[in-house]
Amino acid sequence: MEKKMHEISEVLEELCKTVKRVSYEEETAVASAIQKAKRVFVAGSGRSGLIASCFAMRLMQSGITAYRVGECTTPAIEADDLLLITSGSGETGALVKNAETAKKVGAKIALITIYPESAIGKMADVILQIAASSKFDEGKKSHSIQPMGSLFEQSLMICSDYIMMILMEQLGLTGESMFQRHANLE
Ligand SMILES: O=P(O)(O)OC[C@H]1O[C@](O)(CO)[C@@H](O)[C@@H]1O
Repeated sequence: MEKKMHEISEVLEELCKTVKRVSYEEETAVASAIQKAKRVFVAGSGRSGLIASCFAMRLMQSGITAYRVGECTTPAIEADDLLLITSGSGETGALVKNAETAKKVGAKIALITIYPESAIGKMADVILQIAASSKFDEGKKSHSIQPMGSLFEQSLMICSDYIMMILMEQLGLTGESMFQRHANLE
C-alpha cells in the first residue's frame, strides 16, 4: 500500500493541541459578553464565516437574539449590541469596516482570531486567541500540516461550540430545550 503523506491522526493531534491551548478565561469572557448584549451580530468571511453562521444558529437556539451580518434581514447594530467577529487574520477588509461601524455606534466587539494585535483586535473589547498558523504562514516551516486557515477554522468550530456549552450552563439550558427552537421550516 502507498505510504500516506500524513495520517489523519496527525490532523487530530494538531487540532487537539491547538484547542487545548485556548484560554478558558477568554472563552468565558466571550460567553459573558454575549450574555450582557441586547443582541448579537455575528460576522465572518469565507470559511470562518461559515462557522460564524453555525455559531449564530446555536445562539438563536439558546433564545439569544442573534443575526448573521450580511443577511438581507439583519437590522442595524446599536449601542447595546455585540458584534462577534470570527477572523483568523483579523485583517479581512469588510470585517474591519464592520468593526469600525460597531465602534462608531458604541456597540461592543468580540473577536476570535489568531492575531490579537490585528486591525480588528485593536478595536475589540474581548478577544479569544486561537494560536493556529494562518493563511499568511503558508509555506513556512511552522505552518500546520493542513492548508491555509484550516487549523484555525476547525479550532474555531470547536471553541464556539464550547462557548455554547458554557452559555448553556450559565442559562440553565439543555439540548432538549434548545431543540424546541430548532427550525421547523427546512
Ligand atoms: O479568517 P479570515 O482571515 O478573516 O479570512 C476569511 C476567509 O478568507 C479565506 O482565506 C478565503 O475565503 C478563508 O480561508 C477564510 O476563512
